[in-house]
Amino acid sequence: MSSTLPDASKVGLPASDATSAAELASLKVRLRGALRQFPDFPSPGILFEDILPIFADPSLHEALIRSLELHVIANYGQKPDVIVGLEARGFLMGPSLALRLGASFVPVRKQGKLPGPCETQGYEKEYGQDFFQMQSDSIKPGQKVLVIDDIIATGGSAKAGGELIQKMGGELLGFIFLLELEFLHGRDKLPAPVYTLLSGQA
Ligand SMILES: O=P(O)(O)OC[C@H]1O[C@H](OP(=O)(O)OP(=O)(O)O)[C@H](O)[C@@H]1O
Ligand SMILES: Nc1ncnc2[nH]cnc12
Ligand SMILES: [Mg+2]
Repeated sequence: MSSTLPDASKVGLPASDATSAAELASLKVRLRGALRQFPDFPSPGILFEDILPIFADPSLHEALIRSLELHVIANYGQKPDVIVGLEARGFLMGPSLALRLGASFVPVRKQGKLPGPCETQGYEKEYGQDFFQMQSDSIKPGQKVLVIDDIIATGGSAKAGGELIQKMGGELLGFIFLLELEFLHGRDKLPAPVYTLLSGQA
């Protein structure tokens, strides 16, 4: 079902792995510097990581999408058929990454937003509970899927997204995040390899 990734020379990719690693390291430093922290939001005891400054600056936005693209090209060896983004902040990154990779984009939405037959999964996250849905025909059996979101905290949201994909017969290639809150061990809940560009809370 999957094809190979685009030829590096045709999509402006670096000439060598060494170049990619150096480029990725410098992009990560720029992205880390842009994050802002807000204590006690949205509830007491939560240190909220604000990723929005990245999207306010076109060069940081480009650095983010480029970093994710480099990761996928270097690590999966085959093109994902589908990038699945989790509502809402996963929608900031998923469609651009899908376009770069020549993959489909499919949303996971919060309950009640999607028309037609849907699959539903409840979940708990760092500061609440919710339900996720996907349209029942949005993933074809055997499609290779990468899940993307901004942050993995407890891993509850991403786990629920993965469960919806598996219910439809999709094959999970992995999960990709901008930031991991490592102390919550969310990655231990996930059934496929997890990649995060940045980790820890400053
Ligand atoms: O690993 P977890 O504990 O599940 O938490 C991570 C999730 O929490 C946030 O989403 P949230 O639904 O709070 O807000 P959003 O709609 O702005 O993405 C964040 O964007 C992740 O999706
Ligand atoms: N600490 C946090 N900051 C921003 N988004 C989050 N989602 C879950 N935990 C979060
Ligand atoms: Mg979210």
